[in-house]
Amino acid sequence: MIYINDLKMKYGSKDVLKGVNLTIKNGEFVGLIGRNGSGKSTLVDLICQVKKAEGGSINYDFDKKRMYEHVGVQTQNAEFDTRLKVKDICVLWQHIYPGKCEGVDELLELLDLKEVYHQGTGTLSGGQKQKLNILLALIHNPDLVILDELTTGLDAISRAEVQKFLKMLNRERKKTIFMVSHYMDEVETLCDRVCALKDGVIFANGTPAELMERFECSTMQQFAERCLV
Ligand SMILES: Nc1ncnc2c1ncn2[C@@H]1O[C@H](COP(=O)(O)OP(=O)(O)OP(=O)(O)O)[C@@H](O)[C@H]1O
Repeated sequence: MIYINDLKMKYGSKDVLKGVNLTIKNGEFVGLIGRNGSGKSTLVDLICQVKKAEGGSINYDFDKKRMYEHVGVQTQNAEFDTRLKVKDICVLWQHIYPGKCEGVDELLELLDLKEVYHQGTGTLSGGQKQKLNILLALIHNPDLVILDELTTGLDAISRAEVQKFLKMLNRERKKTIFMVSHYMDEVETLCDRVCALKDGVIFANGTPAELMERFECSTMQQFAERCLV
């Protein structure tokens, strides 16, 4: 679905991505891990064409001019206009993607947002804002969902609920998911494949079981502690 070849990006003189190669196949659940500042969000921004790469290429299985019909993105710390209610934002999105948002009631239910539907976004808790971000990434029924640290800020129960929901989206509804995460337990249980970003390149790429075996670790947490430093 997405083919990234030798992607390079720098900010000023700082090389952040030095030649990233990565393929996301249709129907896969791919995790991206790496230390703070390793370039994960930069890679997401490049995939979503929010930023322009210095070199390399990204090819898509769909028309990239219609990117946002195919891709749903949840970004870190997205802010909402506090004059708007949750309902207003949902209605706005329904106007942007006419005929594609039939599942909004189900999403509100699944993400436990029904009770705040008539509340202003300024009154939402951090976790509720995060859930609204997730809802907006999914509202137009995209083929590919990109999630940048989606469970950060969620309580333990909400985290488990959202993880279960994502698993269902991938396994039953066949959505392709690309997820940035710092939670190794999450990556280990959810992802078909994990890509580890370090020093500007994907230095390891495989199923959690393959990575743990190759690097002689018993958990992905151990893998992160040993290999991401
Ligand atoms: N607009 C920018 N201008 C200058 N430097 C930037 C800019 N955006 C990011 N950086 C730098 O690029 C590096 C990678 O940032 P990025 O946000 O992609 O990392 P990350 O892996 O997503 O980090 P985290 O896990 O903390 O969210 C960091 O050193 C950051 O300071």
